[in-house]
Amino acid sequence: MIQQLSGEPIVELKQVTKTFGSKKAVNRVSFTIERGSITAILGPNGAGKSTAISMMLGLKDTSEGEVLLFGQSPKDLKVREKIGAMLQEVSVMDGLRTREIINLIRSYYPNPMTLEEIAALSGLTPEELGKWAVKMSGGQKRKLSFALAIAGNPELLFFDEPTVGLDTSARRLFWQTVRGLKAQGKTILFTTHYLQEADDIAERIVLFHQGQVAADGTPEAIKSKLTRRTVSFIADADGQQVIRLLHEVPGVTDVYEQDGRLIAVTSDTDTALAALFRAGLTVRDIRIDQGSLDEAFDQLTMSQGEAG
Ligand SMILES: Nc1ncnc2c1ncn2[C@@H]1O[C@H](COP(=O)(O)OP(=O)(O)OP(=O)(O)O)[C@@H](O)[C@H]1O
Repeated sequence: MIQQLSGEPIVELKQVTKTFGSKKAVNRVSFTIERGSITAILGPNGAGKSTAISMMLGLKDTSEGEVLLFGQSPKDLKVREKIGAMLQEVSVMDGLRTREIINLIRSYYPNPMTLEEIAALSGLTPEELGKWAVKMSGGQKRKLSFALAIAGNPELLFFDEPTVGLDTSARRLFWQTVRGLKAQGKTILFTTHYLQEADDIAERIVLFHQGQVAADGTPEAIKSKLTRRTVSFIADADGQQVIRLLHEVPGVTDVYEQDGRLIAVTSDTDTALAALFRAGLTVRDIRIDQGSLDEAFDQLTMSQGEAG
């Protein structure tokens, strides 16, 4: 689906820092999220994602710097009416049925979705709507949590690890719904540990590492910047000769043998292949691999050490 982004900044972080004791959980982070976009915030455990989201939601104050939503403080009532969030912790009110909780949250917003819309989008069945909320299963509570996030028909939605604990079909359904919300022009930010989800769903990935933004761009751009490209083949000629030659080629950083194939890690696969052909070496079954987002992620987070 092609949708023009308006370029209107919906979320702005300006040199935001959050300190816990001597620990900088978020360290001078700046970025802007535009209306109608869908952005994944990625990063290893402890990278600062949840802390950043809490500040965006106005649940935590910044130690330094500023967060603006719709150009205002996230604590502004007019702003709160435009946002919805599904956080990791799902806690439900005791003594209320699912439907009653949803209606309660709807009543806080000026233009809420109808209960029917919410039920359809969250997949809550009439039976589940009638259940005591505390008696819902883990998966049902996550559906309720999603229902509450969208209940106010918000313009901006935050999902923190939304698909944890969902089975494959529930996960697929969830992302289909999120795409539908985006098609309505809503702005969406989510965190995930499933890199494939970020790759499939997000137009932009903001990669956190040790409290800072380590990479920011489209999934494609991040992969092309970070992944190791490899060219691999079966060498009919003397393998050692091929290895020696490849080591001399500009851009090649490693050459090794695996399962009968020679593999060259290089920033420039074309030059590596050209060098082989120029030398008249016969190789066959050539494969070029771009590398996955998982690899990009590992490469980035390993090269800088683990988050403390
Ligand atoms: N209330 C707190 N008090 C002290 N330290 C905290 C607090 N909240 C977070 N931290 C620390 O800040 C760092 C960032 O934590 P945060 O929860 O934001 O990371 P995360 O990227 O969301 O991790 P995860 O993927 O595990 O959810 C961690 O080192 C964490 O221990």
